[in-house]
Amino acid sequence: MPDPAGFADTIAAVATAVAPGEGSVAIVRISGPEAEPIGHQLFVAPGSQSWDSHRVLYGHVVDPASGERLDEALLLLMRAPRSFTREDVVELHCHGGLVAVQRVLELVLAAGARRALPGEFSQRAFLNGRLDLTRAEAISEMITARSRRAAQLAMAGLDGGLQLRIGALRERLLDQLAELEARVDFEEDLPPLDGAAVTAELEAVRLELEQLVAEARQGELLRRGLRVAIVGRPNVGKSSLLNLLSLRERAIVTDLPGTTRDLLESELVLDGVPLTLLDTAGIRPTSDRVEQLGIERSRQALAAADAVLLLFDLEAGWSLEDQALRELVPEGVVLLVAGNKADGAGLPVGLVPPGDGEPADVRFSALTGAGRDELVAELLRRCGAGCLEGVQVALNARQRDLAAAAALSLGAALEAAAQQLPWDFWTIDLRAAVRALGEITGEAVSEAVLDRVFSRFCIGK
Ligand SMILES: Nc1nc2c(c(=O)[nH]1)N(C=O)[C@@H](CNc1ccc(C(=O)N[C@@H](CCC(=O)O)C(=O)O)cc1)CN2
Ligand SMILES: Nc1nc2c(ncn2[C@@H]2O[C@H](COP(=O)(O)OP(=O)(O)OP(=O)(O)O)[C@@H](O)[C@H]2O)c(=O)[nH]1
Ligand SMILES: [K+]
Ligand SMILES: [Mg+2]
Repeated sequence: MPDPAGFADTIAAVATAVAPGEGSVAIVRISGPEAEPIGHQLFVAPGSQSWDSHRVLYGHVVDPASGERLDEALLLLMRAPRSFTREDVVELHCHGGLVAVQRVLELVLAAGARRALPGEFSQRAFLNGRLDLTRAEAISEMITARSRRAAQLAMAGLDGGLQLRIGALRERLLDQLAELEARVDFEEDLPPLDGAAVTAELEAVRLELEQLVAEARQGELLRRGLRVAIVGRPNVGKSSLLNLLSLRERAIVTDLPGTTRDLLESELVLDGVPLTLLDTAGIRPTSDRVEQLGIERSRQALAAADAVLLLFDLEAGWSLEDQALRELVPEGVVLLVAGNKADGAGLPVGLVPPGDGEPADVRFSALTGAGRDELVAELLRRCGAGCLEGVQVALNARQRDLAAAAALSLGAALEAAAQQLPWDFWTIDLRAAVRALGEITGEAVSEAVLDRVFSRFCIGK
């Protein structure tokens, strides 16, 4: 465990969610050598409450200049090293809201703290040895989780699941590296090395890394969510589908073509996967200026989405216009063609029979909800989010790139082995792989990389 990094300055920030009108309690967090003196300056605790570590004091935040009471609050003192940052920490638990708590923070800043940068508390926790890098990143992921599954994965990371997996792989590589390096230096003095055993071990580690890289995409889906655009001609039922999936009357539905004029977003979770669903203006030639602008946005949404749900009207059948829309969907964007109005309520004959050459991947009815589950399952399956239950740990994008780089280096080391090159040719690539894994856990990581990682955290974390 490293020595405490010994930061001289004291940092402060609002540690709770900053949204208007939300949250009944807000915490101003102060960490560093001045935390306790600042607490004494600004907090008046009546009676004989003593300032012990891990005790809560009751009192008021008072402006020392004017004597004005800013808030009734609780103060929590956690003396170093028994705190999240391993520094002295003082938390002021204030009444929630935005304005009052900002005044308290300003008082703390005036008393000698400086505003914490995004992620700076966690960065100090990391640099003081409280957390490894995978746990620190898991905290950030926990905060931004948009579904229960994403939160579960983050908790697995916080429990050290990723650190253990990556740490164990790194150890195995270090063992092989030690063997090889010893041979580079003292070949004559040592028993002959079993080259086949070394390559088998490297190959096993390489396969595990590739498995982790493959699973990372699914974790990424759970974390970031999918952007899905519902696209189609006017009146095919795009807004009706948005309402069906969001379980509320989010969008206006009428029988007038051209009802939706603007992009409409709805955040939802389907089978544990967070989605941003976009309702778009029906695409058709029009001379209406406002509708034209809306249609332009539909086209942009279609091009920028992870997946496109192309709706058409089963009662009207698949048309050349639908075909033209399908051709707008860029390569690489997941496409699901869904036929709506399968109920056939608008037809005298009832249920719509499949038309000739109709390309529907799924058929459903936004009116009755029939086929809804199949539509969702097929959409998620095509997005690669079909089988997320088995995923236990998930690398984020940074970690995935490093794991992929390590796997690649191991591939190169195995190549050197296959060509029966001398030991030192293997060790160059093996060392690169060890370094990449160390960058995941934070054992071998530059200050610039750390700054980049923690700057993506939210303020106060
Ligand atoms: N009010 C509050 N809630 C919070 C946090 C916080 O900082 N403040 N956390 C922050 O993100 C999380 C909890 N994480 C924490 C981790 C360690 C310590 C801590 O003081 N550890 C000491 C004492 C343990 C003990 O007494 O046994 C230690 O490990 O030495 C505190 C919070 C979530 N909830
Ligand atoms: N029979 C039947 N009618 C439906 C179904 N889904 C939508 N409709 C009707 O189709 C009409 C158009 O629905 P909308 O959801 O407004 O269609 P839209 O694609 O959003 O239309 P624009 O925004 O104008 O492009 C409305 O009268 C709906 O009630 C369905 O599954 N079955
Ligand atoms: K409509
Ligand atoms: Mg609409």
